[in-house]
Amino acid sequence: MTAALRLDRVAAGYRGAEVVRGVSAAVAEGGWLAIVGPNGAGKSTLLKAIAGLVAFSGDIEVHGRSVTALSRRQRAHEIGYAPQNPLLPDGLTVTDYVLLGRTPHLGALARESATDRSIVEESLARVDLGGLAARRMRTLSGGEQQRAVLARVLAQRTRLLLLDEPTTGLDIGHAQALLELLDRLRREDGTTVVTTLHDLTFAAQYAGDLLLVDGGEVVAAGAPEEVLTAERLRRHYAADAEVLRTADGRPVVTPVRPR
Ligand SMILES: Nc1ncnc2c1ncn2[C@@H]1O[C@H](COP(=O)(O)OP(=O)(O)OP(=O)(O)O)[C@@H](O)[C@H]1O
Repeated sequence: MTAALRLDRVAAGYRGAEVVRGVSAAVAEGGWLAIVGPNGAGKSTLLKAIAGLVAFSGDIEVHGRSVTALSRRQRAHEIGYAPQNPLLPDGLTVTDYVLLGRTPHLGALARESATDRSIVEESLARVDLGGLAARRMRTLSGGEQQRAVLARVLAQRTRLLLLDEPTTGLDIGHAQALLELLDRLRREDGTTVVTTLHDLTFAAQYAGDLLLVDGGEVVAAGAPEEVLTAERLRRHYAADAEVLRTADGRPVVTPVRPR
């Protein structure tokens, strides 16, 4: 089967400074890869390279096609990307903001159809924001904005989602609801999910595979229970933590105060 996403020796960076190098990975259609690692490891840069926002060398293939061969519009049909700190244009209502996700689907006259509007409504309902549709984006709380950003990406209706820290600023219930929603899209529609996630317990509960990045390089990859060890958390995060297990064997990472 063709992988939904394949990275082959990818290097990327900014103005000559390479911050990610030698990254190879593959995600099957309907899979979930969580890119984890300490601050500054290069996780966001890697997502931006896949999304076409940062120059890279090596190969990145989405559904069997090299991303460099895709036009902007084709890329927007294939890849939905939600940045960690999105720009929120002044004065835009939540509905108008989420409608931006439909832009790649609009015709030459760029007027949205009833279908576009109903997709936007459905996307807002999915992230529990139906009641705030008419509010201005800037007046939303941080967590509400985060959910609106996800609604915009959902409205784009792509088979591959790249989400940079999608649970930042969300309370535990909304974070769980969002991850459950992504998991449902994955299982029911075969959507492929790639997220960066700082919460390693959430990462371990939802992702099929983890890619642990440190200093711009992959230092471990595989099933969460293989990747997450107390030793690695110490080495790569300088963290004192224990890796416990839920009843079904999934890792739970809990910090413990150094004695
Ligand atoms: N626009 C930029 N120009 C120059 N350097 C950058 C730029 N963006 C990021 N960097 C640098 O690249 C490195 C990797 O940053 P990146 O944002 O990819 O890390 P990250 O793993 O996502 O970190 P975090 O967990 O803190 O979000 C860091 O050293 C950062 O300072």
